[in-house]
Amino acid sequence: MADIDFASLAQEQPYLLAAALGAIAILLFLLLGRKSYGPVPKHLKSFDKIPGPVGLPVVGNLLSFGSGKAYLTWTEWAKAYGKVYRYSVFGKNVVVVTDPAALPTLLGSDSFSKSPLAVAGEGALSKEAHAGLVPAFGPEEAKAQFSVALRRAVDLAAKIDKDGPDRPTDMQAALEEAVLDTVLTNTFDASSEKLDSVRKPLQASLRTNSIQAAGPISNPMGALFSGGAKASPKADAAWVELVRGMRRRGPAAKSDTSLAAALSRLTDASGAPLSDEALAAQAAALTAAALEPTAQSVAWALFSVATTPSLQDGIAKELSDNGLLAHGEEREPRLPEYDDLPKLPYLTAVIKESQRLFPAAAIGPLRYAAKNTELAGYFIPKGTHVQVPLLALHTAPWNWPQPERFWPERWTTPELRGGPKAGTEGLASAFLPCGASCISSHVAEAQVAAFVAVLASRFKVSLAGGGRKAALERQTLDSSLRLAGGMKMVFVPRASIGFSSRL
Ligand code: HEM
Repeated sequence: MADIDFASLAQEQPYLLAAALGAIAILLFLLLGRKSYGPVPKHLKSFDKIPGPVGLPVVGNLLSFGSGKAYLTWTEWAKAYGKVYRYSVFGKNVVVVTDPAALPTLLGSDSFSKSPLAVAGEGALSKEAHAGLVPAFGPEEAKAQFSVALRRAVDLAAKIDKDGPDRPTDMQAALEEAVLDTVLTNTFDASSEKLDSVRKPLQASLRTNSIQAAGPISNPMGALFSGGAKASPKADAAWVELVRGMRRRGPAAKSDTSLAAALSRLTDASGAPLSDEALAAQAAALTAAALEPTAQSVAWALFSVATTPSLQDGIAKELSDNGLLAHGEEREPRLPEYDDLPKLPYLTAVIKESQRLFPAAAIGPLRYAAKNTELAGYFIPKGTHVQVPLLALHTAPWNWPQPERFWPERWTTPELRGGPKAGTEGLASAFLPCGASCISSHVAEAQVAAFVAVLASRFKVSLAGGGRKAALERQTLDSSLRLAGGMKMVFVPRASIGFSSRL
């Protein structure tokens, strides 16, 4: 066989050489890239038997993901391939589960750990921090955190009121700022002045980093071209400054059950207190986990209300029946208390339906098989990612009657039989609002309700610049589900007179 002179080939026919090397790489991938997992236990179906879309060599199903529309692809595939299916991108296998019966194993067994892809840009909450912070999310603390959210909601309402109905507000951005303030106030007990000085760098780095972290799953094509997470010395310094501010106030009393106290008591795995920097990293991880899901849940609930008059009227009636609606000359309606929430079933149902059809954290739980294991009767090899995309879970016909219908009464009127289908044991609705491994499900529910109730009690809301259909064409998923270009809304005060900003 004649010798091949690669040097002169590269000079004379660079494209031919590149094509030949590419072909060899594909051949090697096909020959060697098929992993052997050893014998599959007899009671299990093999991994290859999991149905799913056929992919191309090397890139797998990459080309099926439109930019920012992965949530639609996951949902369509669930309808085509069923409760458990798989896809792959560049050899990374992802199993998608919308079978509620599989969730306890996936979310509760040691065989599945948190996927390295799911770790938010600000880093993950350590096991010790997760355990140490749980007591600060009990019912008493939920009440305290609800009233912080209420204060921020009133501030936001005052700002919207001041801007007037002629200046539409981008609620995605406005709520992210208001929720960041809520989380930071709860976490650090920080003053408004302190928040003013740190908000900007924190907001910028939280957003950039969460998009980067979510990219490989939510936008596989975009992730190919992104430059990776960027360090933000300004944000790092701001987190440390907040921690030092908190520490300057001295150690928390033993009886203090607040989130700030729980945070200040965190230790590492050996029981040693955390350095300022390590504590700052945990606070950043907590804030990253809380911020976008909460803010965008409120935004989508307002979107539903703004685009469906009957929902708005139903909520207004319920608020009015409970003395919570601004009208006529009344300057400030009574603010809801934590104990009012059970008296607002329709508002709660609208929020739930909105979270079902517009799940802010649409990527959903993402896990990783830490060893060869099993799920839903299939053998799952070590290294497989397993995902529960929430729109697919929430619109699967095996989980919900009339899944595509926005139907608040499915929650308020059991006789209609609109709730999760029998046999799903509540798991189909486990992520309304946020699932058992979200540290904050009570608090999250209460905070979202606080913002929606305060804004709906004071304003009639509508969408600015085009209708619902046009807006939904801009729907996109990066680190959360949102509208590209913003979610601008017009707020017309229900009462003719304004109201004071602070409680
Ligand atoms: C409506 C608002 C919220 C939604 C929709 C939401 C949603 C979620 C989801 C889907 C997960 C992943 C669950 C899993 O992997 O099993 C999660 C985890 C988590 N959430 Fe939430 N969440 C919300 C509010 C909050 C708030 C207010 C906080 C804290 C103040 C918070 C803290 C966390 C933490 C710490 C985790 C675990 C992250 C980790 O272990 O790294 N969330 N949330």
